[in-house]
Amino acid sequence: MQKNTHTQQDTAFSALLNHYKKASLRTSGIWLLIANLCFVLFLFGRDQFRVLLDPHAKVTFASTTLDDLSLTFFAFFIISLPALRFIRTRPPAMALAFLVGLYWATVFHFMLANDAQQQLVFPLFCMLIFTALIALYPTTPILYSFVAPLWLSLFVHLVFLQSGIPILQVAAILIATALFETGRIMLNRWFVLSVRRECDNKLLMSKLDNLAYNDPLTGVANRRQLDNQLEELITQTDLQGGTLSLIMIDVDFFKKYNDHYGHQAGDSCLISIADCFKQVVRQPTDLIARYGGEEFVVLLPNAVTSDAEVVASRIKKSVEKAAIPHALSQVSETVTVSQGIMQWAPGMTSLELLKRADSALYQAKHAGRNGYCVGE
Ligand SMILES: Nc1nc2c(ncn2[C@@H]2O[C@H](COP(=O)(O)OP(=O)(O)OP(=O)(O)O)[C@@H](O)[C@H]2O)c(=O)[nH]1
Repeated sequence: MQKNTHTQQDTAFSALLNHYKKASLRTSGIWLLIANLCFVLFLFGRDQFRVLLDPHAKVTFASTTLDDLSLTFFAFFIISLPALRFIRTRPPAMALAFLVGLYWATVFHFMLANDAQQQLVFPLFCMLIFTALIALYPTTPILYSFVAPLWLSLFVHLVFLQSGIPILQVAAILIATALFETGRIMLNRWFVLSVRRECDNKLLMSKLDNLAYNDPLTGVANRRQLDNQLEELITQTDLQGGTLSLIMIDVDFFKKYNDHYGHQAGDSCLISIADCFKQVVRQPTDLIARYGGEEFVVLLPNAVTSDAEVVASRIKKSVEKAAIPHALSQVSETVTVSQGIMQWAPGMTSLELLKRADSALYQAKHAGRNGYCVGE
């Protein structure tokens, strides 16, 4: 039983975690793409910026291949921006992240081949991986799909395509990568923890709700829920028209049952009786509630007296079928119930409705029990 509860909790947690991962991807994914487009714009203006900072700088204009590539990337994203909302699963998001990463890897390749632009590569690399980290840390596979081509392109260039390994640059990249990875682990832990907390809170709230509105013994609604629902239904029926009926049910000779079989057996009997009610009413529109002690109420929205009589006779049959032995009952060898039916009429308060149903129940008791009476 406890294992079952744990599995349910785990399933709820996984579902919530997935929900938040998707939600974060929807918002921060767009932010990341816009950030990337800003970086592309920066690339276009890189030489102009250099002149702004140092008017005497010797400006070497960029290779047209790089600008063409950036323009293509820019155009591709502007055109495909409306299609982004259709990306709902992980594989296409990973493919898109990889594609953008590949673009930057190619940009790095061109920049590293150009002496005047080499110095831009490391700051650009850092800005790219850390903005990606901020946006994608809850979804590690997508984050890695973006970062892997950048990292590989730099690493291959520095380690294999240069005459000697530039130790300082490799060290800087390794430090940036270590910071990136430790930051990712930390942020991801906080994310998972906050989702876990929310899941626990939701569970606690539903448990409290259950305690506040349900009867712990039988699992049916308690008096508080009955009172709330009855008030609500009366207001609704009064405003919109329609019908509402109520059955009040009492177990016959229950004191004798308790005295004979013991209080615990009495509790089990109430549980079985409540199960009988659950089987015969239309749920979830109808409400079964424990009114107090061995008394129950069944609320039947959109039902007139004759409908309630059908339900009452189904209840009688269901309790008979349950065949709970009652040695001291004066009406049967098994446990029986008496029922009072009352249909709501305009102007009638909830208290009045309950009182009239109770009077009908009293009549049913006097008429010999194990039956129902309709109130007036
Ligand atoms: N086991 C158990 N007994 C309960 C519970 N709540 C109320 N009772 C008992 O239900 C009995 C109700 O007895 P009475 O009100 O005299 O009614 P009755 O014996 O059913 O007699 P009639 O209603 O006239 O048929 C009392 O003995 C209560 O102690 C409960 O939660 N568990």
